[in-house]
Amino acid sequence: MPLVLPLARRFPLPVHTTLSSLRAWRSLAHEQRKSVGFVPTMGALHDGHLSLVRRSLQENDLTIVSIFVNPTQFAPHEDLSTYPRTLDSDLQLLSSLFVVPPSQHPQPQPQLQSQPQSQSQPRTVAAVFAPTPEVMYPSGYSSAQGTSTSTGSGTIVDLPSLSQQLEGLSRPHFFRGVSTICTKLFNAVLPHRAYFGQKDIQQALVIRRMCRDLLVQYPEEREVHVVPTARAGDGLALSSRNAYLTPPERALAPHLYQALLAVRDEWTRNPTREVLGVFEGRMQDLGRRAQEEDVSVRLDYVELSWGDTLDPYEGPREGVVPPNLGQGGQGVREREGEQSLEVQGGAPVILSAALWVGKTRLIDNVILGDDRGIVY
Ligand SMILES: Nc1ncnc2c1ncn2[C@@H]1O[C@H](COP(=O)(O)OP(=O)(O)OP(=O)(O)O)[C@@H](O)[C@H]1O
Ligand SMILES: CC(C)(CO)[C@@H](O)C(=O)[O-]
Ligand code: BAL
Repeated sequence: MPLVLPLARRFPLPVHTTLSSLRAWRSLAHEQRKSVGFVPTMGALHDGHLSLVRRSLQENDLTIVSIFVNPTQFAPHEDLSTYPRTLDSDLQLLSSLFVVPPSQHPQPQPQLQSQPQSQSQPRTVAAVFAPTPEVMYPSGYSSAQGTSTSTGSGTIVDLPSLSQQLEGLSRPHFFRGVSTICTKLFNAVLPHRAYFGQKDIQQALVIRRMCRDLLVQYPEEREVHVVPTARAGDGLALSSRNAYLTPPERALAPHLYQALLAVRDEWTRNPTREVLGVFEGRMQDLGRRAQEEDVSVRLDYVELSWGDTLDPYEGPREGVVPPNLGQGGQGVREREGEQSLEVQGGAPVILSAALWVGKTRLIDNVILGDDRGIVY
């Protein structure tokens, strides 16, 4: 556990709003051979974001957080205009975060050394990047929301693989917007490491794949880290959009995670698609509870997917033991001299779901089997 201290910053948190000022900061970090960790966000920060920031503070000399509500990932019927924008309190939260790093941590590149004297000193966020849409989209953009200029349609990044399943089916525009903005943010920040949350697991996997496919160096695919989902005491995954929930909706919202856990439990006995029946049963119970409370709930999707391709899990792959048997070393098949994820029982399986509670769309997931190939 990182040590979090109630300290005061010696200097105000620098907020870069232009590319030139960000790049000057980045050049200095480069000259000083500091490792740079990056946490991209859309603001309205909560403890889930802060868990990503803490992880970056532990692992990097310098941590930079971006706050940008990216228009190209919103569909016309979605909440771009009402998305919570709380820059002042976000900056306050980030300013008050201090973490004492472990004395040893892995460096992304051999030539990057932490300053020995800074290793035991508390680290705090080094900078925030809070650009305008004009900075991020110099040629304008064309999105599901419309175009930003009369001619506007800047370059987009699109990954058909991994983007079309699950969230991509419900939000067809979404991953194009996310992979485009993350490419731009990575090009601007040039981070050694980037941190994403497991709550948005597909997003993190899309970004990893993008870094691989586009030969991105900052960060390399293996330096795109996934941090476990931070939850409220009752299990609800923290999310900026939880602020939209009314009290009776908020009271019902944890049922999503409880249903996922019930399936995960069943999976240890029966690793087949039949476990989805457990989820359906839980949703029927929730439907009855919601009716009593006069709350509308609607399941958008629930799916079991292979952790590498995100294709639906229909059953074990040819020649590979079922994923859950890879846990605890049971049923492990090894090829000679090789100990890959695959021989530990195949890629993990992800159980994910999206549920409408009133006007709020909640997403959540759990990983079935060995999650070490995903959450690291
Ligand atoms: N509960 C959480 N635990 C860990 N990471 C999280 C959590 N919630 C969000 N994140 C991560 O924080 C990063 C920024 O996410 P974002 O700013 O969209 O916040 P959000 O709470 O997911 O918002 P939204 O409600 O719009 O989905 C993403 O990598 C996201 O996965
Ligand atoms: C990664 C991201 C910051 C891109 O806008 C956003 O999708 C988010 O906050 O998860
Ligand atoms: N948390 C991912 C960003 C989005 O849902 O728009």
